[in-house]
Amino acid sequence: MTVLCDIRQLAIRYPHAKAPSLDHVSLTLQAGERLAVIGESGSGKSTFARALAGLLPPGVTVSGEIVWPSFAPAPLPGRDLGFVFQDPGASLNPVLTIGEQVAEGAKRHLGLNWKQAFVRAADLLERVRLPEPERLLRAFPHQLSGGQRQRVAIAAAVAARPSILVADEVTSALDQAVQAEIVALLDDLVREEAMTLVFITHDMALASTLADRIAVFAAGRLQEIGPVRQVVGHPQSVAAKTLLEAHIDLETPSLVVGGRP
Ligand SMILES: Nc1ncnc2c1ncn2[C@@H]1O[C@H](COP(=O)(O)OP(=O)(O)OP(=O)(O)O)[C@@H](O)[C@H]1O
Repeated sequence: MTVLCDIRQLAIRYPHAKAPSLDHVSLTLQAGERLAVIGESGSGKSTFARALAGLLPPGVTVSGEIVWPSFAPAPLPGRDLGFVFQDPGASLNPVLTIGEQVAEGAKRHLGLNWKQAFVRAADLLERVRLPEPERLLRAFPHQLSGGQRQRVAIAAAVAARPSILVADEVTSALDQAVQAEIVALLDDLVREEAMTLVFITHDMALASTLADRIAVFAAGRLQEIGPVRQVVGHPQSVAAKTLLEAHIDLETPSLVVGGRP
């Protein structure tokens, strides 16, 4: 396995915050893996994702290191690393057409002209299983449903063929049926494009569906990290046990093939 990213003792504190939002987190991300980052609200998952993507707001205090052996000094957001946020309404620009927003990354980073970038955008809209891609190129975000907007956001995030995709709670704002479709779509896209996926969620079932490994955060600290079967079957930390218990009731199907942990 090739190390994609080595995070060493990463600590992050927002301005005026009493406590750090990330507290000496160390972990290694392997090229091609799917890592789910899971934790309760406020545990530092989004802060971790933004730090990884180089998208922290100004004024934060950062210590420790994020080392990217194949990138100098770090992957360029939009080109090497795609980012999908929880709320597609916030990540899409309301006054630009869907076509312009998906084509933008391809034009900027793949050296295409607008016409070529729009051809790629139509192709991507089809890949994310949106109907009538040619017509959609001329539509605006408000004309789409939440699930469709999230598909557009995913298409835009992968337009420049990034090798890393960071997906931060991308299904939280969607109803359950649409959640499952978006997870299936991410699963296919990541496989087809051989991307490394960092998937942020508070949902153990989603994490275990999509990931190879799970990292469990609580209060800004990494509580445990390991293969899905290990974390789901033999959780070591209180945080992992609590997240698992939230799923174990009569209605909940088993998280892994082979029965309940
Ligand atoms: N821009 C910010 N300024 C100040 N504090 C922040 C900022 N963003 C996050 N925090 C704080 O950092 C801590 C971790 O937040 P973060 O959003 O990383 O957690 P999370 O696990 O992603 O939570 P959620 O699941 O609710 O999105 C929280 O206490 C939060 O209030």
